Amino acid sequence: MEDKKANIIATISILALLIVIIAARVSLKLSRTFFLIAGVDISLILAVICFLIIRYRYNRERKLLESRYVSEGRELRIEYSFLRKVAGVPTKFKLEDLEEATDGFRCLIGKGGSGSVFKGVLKDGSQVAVKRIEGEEIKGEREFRSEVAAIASVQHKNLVRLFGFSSVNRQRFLVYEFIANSSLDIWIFPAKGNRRCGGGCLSWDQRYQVAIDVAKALAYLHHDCRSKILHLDVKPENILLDENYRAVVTDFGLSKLIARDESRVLTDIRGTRGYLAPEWLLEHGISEKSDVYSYGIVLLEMIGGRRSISRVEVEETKTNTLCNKKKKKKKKKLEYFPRIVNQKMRERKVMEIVDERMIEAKEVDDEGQVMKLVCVALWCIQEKAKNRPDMAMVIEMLEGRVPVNEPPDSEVVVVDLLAADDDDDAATGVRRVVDIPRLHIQRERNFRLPSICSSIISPISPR
Ligand SMILES: Nc1ncnc2c1ncn2[C@@H]1O[C@H](COP(=O)(O)OP(=O)(O)OP(=O)(O)O)[C@@H](O)[C@H]1O
Repeated sequence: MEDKKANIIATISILALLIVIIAARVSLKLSRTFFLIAGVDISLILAVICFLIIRYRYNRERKLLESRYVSEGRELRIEYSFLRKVAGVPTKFKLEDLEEATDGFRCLIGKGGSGSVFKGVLKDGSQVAVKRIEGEEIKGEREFRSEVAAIASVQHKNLVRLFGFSSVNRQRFLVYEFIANSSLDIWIFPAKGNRRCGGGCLSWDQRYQVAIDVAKALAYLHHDCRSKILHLDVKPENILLDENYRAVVTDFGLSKLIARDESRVLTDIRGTRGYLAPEWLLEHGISEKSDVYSYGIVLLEMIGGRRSISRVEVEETKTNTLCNKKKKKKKKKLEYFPRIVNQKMRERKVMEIVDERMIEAKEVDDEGQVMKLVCVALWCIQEKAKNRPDMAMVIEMLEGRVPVNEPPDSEVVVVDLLAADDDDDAATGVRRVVDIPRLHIQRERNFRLPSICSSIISPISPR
């Protein structure tokens, strides 16, 4: 359009100059003034023609370039969306897209230590869970990066898919596939005492299948990726259940990538209380076996339908020595479920530790299978990392290809990071512990640890 206007103006100005020359020729005859006007006019005409030629060439090249960029961009976009579909490469979303998808972050589906999760629908109709990273700037950024880095490179049916991310003006979002049945905690722990409810009671077979699914996801992260990926926050809240109650492991915010040939890595204490392996405090460095430990705790919680650490009310009878009167007093006590499981297993009474709801529904009839799961769990929480099986071995045991021996009695040590915490909420064991420097254990997010010694209890091995 602008080109056309310029051409019309140039043509009009050339015509005007020609009219001026002709008018000058008629009125001035062939005087010197005529030649002066004619000379100026002709040079102006030549200048306009040159300008038009240059402009024409410039426009032609620009159009060529533009069309090349457009087609290259289109090709790139096609390639990118193809890659996303085939290889799961995460897309960078615009904030407006996410606002539109979540209807202005209206439908909150969960809230964790690192942010809030909202339900949304993308333009192509796929349902998503959008996690808005909140909290401290540096920590949030680090969790965001480690999550994108870890999950971008993985593809497994039991690991959540990251569709994309967004990072605008210090606001960070992660966009996951939406998993229909929320997280495992609401399906294994009774609603009472559990802040979130709305699930139900998972059957024994479903729990056993979840155990295998999670083992497969972790085995893939530990053994089949280019670098080893340590999840470091395995817990029921990070295991989602799809529409068929199959498990999908999520939340890579605390994960760590380590080289294949590295057996251990030194890092700040991170994870969730109640699921932390002893080596976080006792040994030099952690490994994939730290995930195995947390997995073992989750197995026990699935079997028992209760948290590994819980606060129970006990009645204490005190005798007044002066008047010999007995007085009853209620007291809250921390109960460590793995210790109870170990004891019941030795007494061959494993059915006593199974979630009562499943027993009432007469869902568990195979005591041998319960015993197998209990033994695998106790192997996974062995004090020494080297005594724990790796996740590949756990799959073999659960799927019955390798016999499961009884775990040794004396080597189960429990690091109970809650022992020194008298906060009621702590008994749920779901608070996250992040970034406690190894040598300066101190108060952090209500996490109290007066000394390393007081935080370690060994309920099974001799104290
Ligand atoms: N992809 C998803 N699909 C459906 N629901 C999800 C999805 N991701 C998370 N949620 C829900 O949001 C909740 C919070 O998730 P999030 O990962 O932020 O926190 P968390 O694991 O509970 O805590 P933390 O971040 O402290 O480990 C989950 O427990 C789950 O119910």
